[in-house]
Amino acid sequence: MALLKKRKHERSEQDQEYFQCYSDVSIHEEMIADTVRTNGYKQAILHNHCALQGLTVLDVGAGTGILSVFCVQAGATRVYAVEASAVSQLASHVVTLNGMDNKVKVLNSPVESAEIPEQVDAIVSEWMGYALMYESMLPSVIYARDKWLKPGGIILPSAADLFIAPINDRVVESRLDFWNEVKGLYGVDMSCMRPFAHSCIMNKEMAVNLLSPEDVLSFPVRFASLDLNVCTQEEVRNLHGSFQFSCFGSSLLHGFALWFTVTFPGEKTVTLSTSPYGEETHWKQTLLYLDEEIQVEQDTDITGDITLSPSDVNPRHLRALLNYSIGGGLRRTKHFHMGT
Ligand SMILES: C[S@@+](CC[C@H](N)C(=O)[O-])C[C@H]1O[C@@H](n2cnc3c(N)ncnc32)[C@H](O)[C@@H]1O
Repeated sequence: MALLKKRKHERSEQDQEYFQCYSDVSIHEEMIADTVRTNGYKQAILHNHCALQGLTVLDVGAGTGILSVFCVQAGATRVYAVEASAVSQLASHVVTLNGMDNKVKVLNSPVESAEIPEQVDAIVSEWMGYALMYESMLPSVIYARDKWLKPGGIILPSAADLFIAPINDRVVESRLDFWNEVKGLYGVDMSCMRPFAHSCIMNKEMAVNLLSPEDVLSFPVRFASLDLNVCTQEEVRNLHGSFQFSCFGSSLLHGFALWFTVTFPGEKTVTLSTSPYGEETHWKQTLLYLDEEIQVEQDTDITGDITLSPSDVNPRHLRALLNYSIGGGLRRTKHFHMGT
């Protein structure tokens, strides 16, 4: 019982810390300035305006209220904009400024305890974190869907897919090579720093960085898919999938990249992609580095599997378990974390 109480207390402190982050302008600035993200939602909501015409909508985690405003512009008659952090006050101002006070009701509350006056026809939410699952907001959307969405209602987005690919990270390579170049700059040999730099950069922390298509060493593999109409809390707590790659050519393999897409239903399907082949987003790509660089050649086979799950210490943080084998060699395992 005491342990349960301690866990609950820790959880509420972690939630407070999480919502505190969203009470600052920086994170909202980054999201609204991400035109791929914001236009993706705008297109999905407005281009399929017939779908939301005359409907009631619940915006889970409304932030500054921009998605709620899009929904009204698309013809929704009533939007409940639920936001747990203090930024909900600003959402109210945005709603007033856009003359939508009679249509949007902002509720400052976690969606889990929000008193919404009616069941809704549609849910919209931007819940995705790095590697899709960091921040662990999806369970709140599932909770809201199961409690407040009418049977057969619309959920935006309605699907999410996770991808993995082997990579050569040229930024890492040049950071490592730098230590060989110091002698040319100052006449001091500092090449012994390379293994140290290697262990600092390629550690167990998942990195978030931008890749370009040339960094990707084979066709990517989709290793997990979520149907947001029906997925369960349990399913999203443990996303698992296997992969098999055949390398394009000779290169140094530094590790693997993860990225995701989300898809919106409608007459015109809209997909918001965080792939290195697409336009840059604030999610960039999530990188899992191996302990050592490995030379691969054309058609080198890489097989393995990956599991993403919330951290035991703080469920808002993320863990990844990677098993892999290169060129039919020994199967290796590496644990990664983002946060604790
Ligand atoms: C990724 S931001 C999206 C904000 C806004 N919808 C937008 O698109 O700009 C997620 C927002 O959801 C809020 N949030 C997360 N979990 C929530 C919950 N359980 N109940 C209410 N708000 C939540 C956060 O405070 C944050 O403002």
